[in-house]
Amino acid sequence: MLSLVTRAAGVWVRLRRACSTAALLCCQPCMEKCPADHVVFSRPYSSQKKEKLDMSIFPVENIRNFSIIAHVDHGKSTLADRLLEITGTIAKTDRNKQVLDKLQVERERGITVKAQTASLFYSYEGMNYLLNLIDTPGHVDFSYEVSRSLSACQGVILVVDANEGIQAQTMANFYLAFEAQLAIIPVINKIDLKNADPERVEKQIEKLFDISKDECIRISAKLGTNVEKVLQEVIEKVPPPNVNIRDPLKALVFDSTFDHYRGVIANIALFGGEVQKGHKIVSAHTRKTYEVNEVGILTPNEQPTHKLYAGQVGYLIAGMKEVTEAQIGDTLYLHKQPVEPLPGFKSAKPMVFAGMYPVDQSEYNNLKSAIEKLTLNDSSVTIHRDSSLALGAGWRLGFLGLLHLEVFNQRLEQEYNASVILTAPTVPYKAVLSSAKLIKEHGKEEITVINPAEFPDKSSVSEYLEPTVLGTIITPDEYIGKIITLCQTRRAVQKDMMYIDEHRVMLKYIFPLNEIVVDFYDALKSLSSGYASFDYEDAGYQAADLVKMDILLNGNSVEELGTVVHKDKAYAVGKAMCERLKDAIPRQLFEIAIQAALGSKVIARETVKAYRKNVLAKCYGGDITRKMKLLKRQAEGKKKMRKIGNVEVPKDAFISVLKRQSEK
Ligand SMILES: Nc1nc2c(ncn2[C@@H]2O[C@H](COP(=O)(O)OP(=O)(O)OP(=O)(O)O)[C@@H](O)[C@H]2O)c(=O)[nH]1
Repeated sequence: MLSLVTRAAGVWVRLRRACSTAALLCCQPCMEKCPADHVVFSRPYSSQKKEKLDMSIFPVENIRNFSIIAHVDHGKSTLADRLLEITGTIAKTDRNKQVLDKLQVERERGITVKAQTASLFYSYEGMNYLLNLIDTPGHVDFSYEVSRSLSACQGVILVVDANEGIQAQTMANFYLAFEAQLAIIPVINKIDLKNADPERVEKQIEKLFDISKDECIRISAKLGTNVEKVLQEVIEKVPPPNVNIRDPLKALVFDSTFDHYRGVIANIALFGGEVQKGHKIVSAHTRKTYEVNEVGILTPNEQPTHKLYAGQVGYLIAGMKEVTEAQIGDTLYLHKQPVEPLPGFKSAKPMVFAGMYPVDQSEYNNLKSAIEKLTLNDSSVTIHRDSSLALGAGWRLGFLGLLHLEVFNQRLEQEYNASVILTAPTVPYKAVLSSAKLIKEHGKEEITVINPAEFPDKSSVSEYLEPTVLGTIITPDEYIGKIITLCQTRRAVQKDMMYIDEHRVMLKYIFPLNEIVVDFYDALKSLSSGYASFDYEDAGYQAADLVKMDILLNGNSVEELGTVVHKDKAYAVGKAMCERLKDAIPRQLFEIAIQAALGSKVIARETVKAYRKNVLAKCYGGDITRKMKLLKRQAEGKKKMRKIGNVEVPKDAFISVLKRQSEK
């Protein structure tokens, strides 16, 4: 007899069934031994929620680890939902639910910022397969998540929108997968759209990726059309992981999260051996030993299992209480069975730095712990301790882009209830020092400056250098003229231009990083009615004429807004910032002068006029409740203000001023 998992009265249960009738569904190694008591399934195995799952029924040959990669909004998360439904991992309920987008920020913004893992069970041609799916973000700011996820995979589903065709991040993601030598399954999504043109997209795929159009699968993730074919291609094309269960345990920590009650939950991919509750494991990074409390798979919620075996992907909880104990990229092995650690990951290269300070210094320790926990979940953020006269003790954090910074800030607020002051984002400039005194102080001639407050004066510098990127833009050809003009205003130098089909063009430019970091993408989208896409990669440093600009309120410098700019842009940026600030600062009892200055030279000025009357005086007639209400509202408003000299500035004014500074 074989036990078979099936559905009865809305719940999944195990049934007993004669071997002969179920043999086709049995996993291969069981076949010889039947009619022994082996589990087979044609239905969701993961639904045995009450019991720990036995993962030994999935030999390495029946495991496929793959990821879905695509340009933003091309339908990764929707396809992931359909795959979860087809395999019975989740119920077929609400379409467009985006099950793997778990974070509040992801649901609010409709974007994926965190890679997520889900184990799917699928029977195909009489064999039971374990398919580990890793959903990844599409936006360039989160590409570090993509490259990390790929290290646990042997193949990818490359999704391209049938209407939009290949976009800048499709290119970037394709090359990540290609360089990692992964199997690539090209999928053309959204064929249900009226304007879908799958033939055109197939031609693009042939031209740019050298993949035959016969290999492309046309699907509608929304309607579920052809999605099952994608799963079958995963089984056919993606090789099983090249690992051996008889080797000693070798587990790569490829992601980790912090749970307030259970401590660190490490996502692991097993490159050898097996692991179970009670095992003593060692972290190759810290050399600390832990006892494993729980192992399991993600379906996509945690589902405990008896063991995890080589080739499988899952989670492990082992009493790691400190966030610093679970380094992403670490290798875990069994006590007394040391192994050569896996290569781990290249550390992320931050593109944008910003200061982060508690609104109230008494909140310093709480904020510190919140930042540490969040960086465990997002290891691409770098942290340096920092302090300033005006803002007190804080940190200087490095991010992969401005969206990354905003999302991090939003997650701090939403997940940790933390309120912070953020300073102007800056890119990592370099200065070649000429002053012997400064060279001695720093111990080197060339220094990297990530804080405008520490930008060395021209008199002690022989040359400033700014970071550059190689940007790729893909656009319908009718927008080329406007885009070239935009790139020129951003001091960009054209490197290449080619047609990827009859109407679409790919442009390549070298940009100074600070010209694109804040709002280039928004500007590009708006002038191309949303049709152009953009991606970039690091392209080293170039010499630049840089100056430090201060923003003053009634003569007092606003530390949050101090920034380094190219000399030719100083006037325009200063003027725009003053104008924005004028809109963002409410009138007060006195006049406020807003100035942009280079050293002692003021280059732009705006004025916020004083109130003409006391507002409270308007509450005439002695209506005390109205008066109290107004006072209360004012007091609440003040909590969200920062005082610079005697001027009160709403906290959220800063980010909006910075974000839109160069739109003008
Ligand atoms: N018409 C149609 N719309 C689709 C299809 N697949 C996805 N969409 C829609 O396209 C939008 C983006 O889909 P997502 O699945 O969030 O895209 P994504 O690639 O995961 O986006 P990011 O997570 O932000 O990178 C959503 O509004 C989906 O409903 C499809 O097959 N047909």
